Amino acid sequence: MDSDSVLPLSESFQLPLIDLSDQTLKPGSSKWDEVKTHVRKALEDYGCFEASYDNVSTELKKSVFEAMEELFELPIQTKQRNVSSKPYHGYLCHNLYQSLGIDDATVLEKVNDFTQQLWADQGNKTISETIHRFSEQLWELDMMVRRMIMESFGLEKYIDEHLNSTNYLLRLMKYTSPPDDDDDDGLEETKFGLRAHTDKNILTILHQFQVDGLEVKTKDEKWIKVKPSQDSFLVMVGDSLGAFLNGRLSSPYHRVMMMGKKTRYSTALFSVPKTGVIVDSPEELIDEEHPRIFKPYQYDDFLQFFQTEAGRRAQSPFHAFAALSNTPL
Ligand SMILES: O=C(O)CCC(=O)C(=O)O
Ligand SMILES: [Fe+2]
Repeated sequence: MDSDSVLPLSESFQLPLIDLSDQTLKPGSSKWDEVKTHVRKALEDYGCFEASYDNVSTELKKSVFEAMEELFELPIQTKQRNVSSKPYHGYLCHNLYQSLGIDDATVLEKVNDFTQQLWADQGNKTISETIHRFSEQLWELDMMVRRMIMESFGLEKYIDEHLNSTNYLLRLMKYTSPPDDDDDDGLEETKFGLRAHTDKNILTILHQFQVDGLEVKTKDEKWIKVKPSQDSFLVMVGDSLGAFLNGRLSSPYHRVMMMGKKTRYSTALFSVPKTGVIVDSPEELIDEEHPRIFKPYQYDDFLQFFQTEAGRRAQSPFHAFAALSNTPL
């Protein structure tokens, strides 16, 4: 079945909600081990979960929202100056969707480079600091979850190497509401904001600013709506984490459906394998029962493949690129 054609399962379905705000949540504590089990189970079941995480203050989220309003107000020619050496890491725009990309968003100088792309010479100090602070706090959440995942698969000895193997891309997104359709039948039309895809990176931390639209596909092929919530973030497995774990976790398909009259803003922090890093499963995860599923690869080569005709056409670009067998997983 076409992955875009399934209807949402239920308005009321709730993904697992896991509290990661607790200040006493430290590696080695019994609370940590308990939460780690929930994280692993949720990721096995859905490839994602909602993290309740109030370490990012309401004020900071408000500042990020205001920064996004200001950034997207800039003329299109200005936004197009947001370019990156990596494909798909700069300004993107199609139909209802627009997005700005900030490479190395956890490094203040790099965020300054981003605002200087848009406001030549002087940049924008306030916006740079807001984006940097927000990225730093979500970086902590990313590392906490990845540490839990590594521990839960018995990969303690690789934790430092793994956490150091990525940098962070922050994406700011704006979706305009679908235009009114001509036949005034009173029914609001739902339009794609973003087509169904899996993320290609390691882990994604997503936040919807009040307006909903995000849907995630379950293993039994149902689309479920992810409700926006003030202090929660959606934590989602990317293809490269699935490959690193030799398929023990998989990246869920997700999409954005737009309806109604509201403009939608969202942010996503992506941990991305650094240039030169080979994504490869540790030997601990490969045995007779679990033969190697993916070839070792460099993330940048995958991005290049994704730009080709074959990459764009593949139903699952990641499997077309990295799977050792042609059988779809
Ligand atoms: O805007 C959203 O909620 C989803 C964005 C997304 O899936 C992506 O950027 O990969
Ligand atoms: Fe995505």
